[in-house]
Amino acid sequence: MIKITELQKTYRTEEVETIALNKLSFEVKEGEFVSVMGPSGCGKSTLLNILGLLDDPDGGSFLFNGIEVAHFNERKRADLRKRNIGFVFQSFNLIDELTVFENVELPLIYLGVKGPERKQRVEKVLDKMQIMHRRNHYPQQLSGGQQQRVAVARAVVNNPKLILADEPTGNLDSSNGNEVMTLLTDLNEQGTTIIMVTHSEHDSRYSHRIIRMLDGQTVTENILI
Ligand SMILES: Nc1ncnc2c1ncn2[C@@H]1O[C@H](COP(=O)(O)OP(=O)(O)OP(=O)(O)O)[C@@H](O)[C@H]1O
Repeated sequence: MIKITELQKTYRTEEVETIALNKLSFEVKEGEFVSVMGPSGCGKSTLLNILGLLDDPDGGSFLFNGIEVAHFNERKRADLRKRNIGFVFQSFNLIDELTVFENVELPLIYLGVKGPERKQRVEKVLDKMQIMHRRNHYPQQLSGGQQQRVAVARAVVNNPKLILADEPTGNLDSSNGNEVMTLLTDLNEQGTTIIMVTHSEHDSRYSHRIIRMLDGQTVTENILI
């Protein structure tokens, strides 16, 4: 599903040049659940932004389902992104002014799905995430665990092939964290490919494989199953 080869990304400011990704190469097959780990500053967020088509690399190749997307323009990237990729962030990133229902509905509005079908799909996913009883609440009225369940609902409502998760349990206690990890595991078992950046060895054990990064490169790949 994903094949990156010698991916390069350098940030330049007036005084300094930081090589965030240094000829990074790896492959993720459809249906895998992969953790990406490494010390602060090793390039994990940069990598996730590129994999999520939110940013483009300076060099190298990025094949998404066999298509070279490294130099897609913003319009093509956005189109591919909204059809194929769901994001889950450490800080949930829900919109405070929208209800639970409206937050989850948003990706479907961007996709041009009509009202009645949107309602059906949002209700189905809220039900699955066991958050239906909070559909008219606003994010601030929910616990952290509930907010992350809404964020996972929003990430999966368009049936993405790939979920990118950036420290999804970083702001949760262990019980809510485990619940979110179980949700991700269920989604993976139903066929969704997951790439998760995490600092937690515990969370990484839910995945099949760990890609360890250092200074913008892969250092090791551990198979867990
Ligand atoms: N917009 C930017 N401008 C300049 N340098 C940047 C920018 N974004 C990231 N960097 C630098 O690139 C390197 C990689 O950063 P990145 O955020 O990808 O690391 P990370 O592994 O996600 O770190 P953390 O675990 O702390 O979130 C770091 O040295 C960082 O300071």
